[in-house]
Amino acid sequence: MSSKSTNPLELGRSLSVPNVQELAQSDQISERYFRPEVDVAPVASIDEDELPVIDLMKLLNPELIDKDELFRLGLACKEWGFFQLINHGIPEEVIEKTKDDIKKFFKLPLKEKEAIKQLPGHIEGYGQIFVHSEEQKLDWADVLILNIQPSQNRDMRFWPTNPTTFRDTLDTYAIKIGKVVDCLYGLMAEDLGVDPQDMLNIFRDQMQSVRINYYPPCKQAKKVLGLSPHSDGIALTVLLQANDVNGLQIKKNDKWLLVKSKPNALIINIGDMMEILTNGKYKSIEHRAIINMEEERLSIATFHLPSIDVLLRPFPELVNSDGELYKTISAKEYTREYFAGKLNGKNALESMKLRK
Ligand SMILES: O=C(O)CCC(=O)C(=O)O
Ligand SMILES: [Fe+2]
Repeated sequence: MSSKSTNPLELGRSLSVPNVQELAQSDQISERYFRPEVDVAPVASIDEDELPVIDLMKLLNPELIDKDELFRLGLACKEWGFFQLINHGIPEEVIEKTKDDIKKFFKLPLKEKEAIKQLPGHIEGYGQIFVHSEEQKLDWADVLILNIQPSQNRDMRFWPTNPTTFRDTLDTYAIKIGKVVDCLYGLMAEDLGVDPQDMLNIFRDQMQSVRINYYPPCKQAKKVLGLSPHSDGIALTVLLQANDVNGLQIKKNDKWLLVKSKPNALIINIGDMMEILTNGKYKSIEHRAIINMEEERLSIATFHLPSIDVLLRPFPELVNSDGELYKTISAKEYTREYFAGKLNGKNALESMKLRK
């Protein structure tokens, strides 16, 4: 049985909001979705070869090993906080099946999707999160949030049974993603010069959850946002765009850049907890999702964080004469704070900085 003290998703609350996929059928759009302050047009698209592309095979396969690739991985984590991972070893069938089952779930009639709706006061299930007031601006999206690891945190009431393969598909996908993430931790330790055992200890009882995002098209796409600017409040995220519609933008040098997702690549990003653990060496970057006028967009973000009792403190090798740059906080307290706010850039992380 899930226990309250170990389940990160039980640390959050959110008010319930209308179903956006339904709202998208009508011509009337409520003011609550309009973001007059936001210019959703990206300044530039990031070409595939601009956003760092890291080849996992060149980092793991002894016959292909390329030391420069490790340097590039480190640079991507330090300067971009985002990269695309290719040759990650997850079979194409697994990726395609995952995309397929997600699409099928969101195609179901509302009533069927609502069978796994979030319960009042909970964030696991189908609905939306980070909504704390009736006045707050809303994101143009519906989400499905599920705990994956540790498996005792799984609440099967919220796992779709239609399509019938959904549960197995998600389980297979998430386990494979978890393995890729474990490899990345090892490589990051090597890049950072951190004792690999310390990295392993932090993530030994790693927690994993998913947020599946469904962004309906919107006739006034330029006036709404699919996902408000935020950095991820965990250690590492793996994002898979589930259809061929781009919409992820990342903030670099104060400009919003559109990420063009490579087919079958995984988009990896550093989260707030990794920024804290690396004493600011690796950057958790603000990002957001924009909406398309004609086409829906789907993505699945898989979040990884240490067991919530772990204290987030920089690895000793990364603390220089300036000392630790962030307050020491448990993963549990950080998660609680993150969920207590609305999504607002890097606010949660900023509040952890010892020097501004
Ligand atoms: O849909 C996307 O591209 C972004 C998703 C995301 O940032 C998230 O779920 O945290
Ligand atoms: Fe995110």
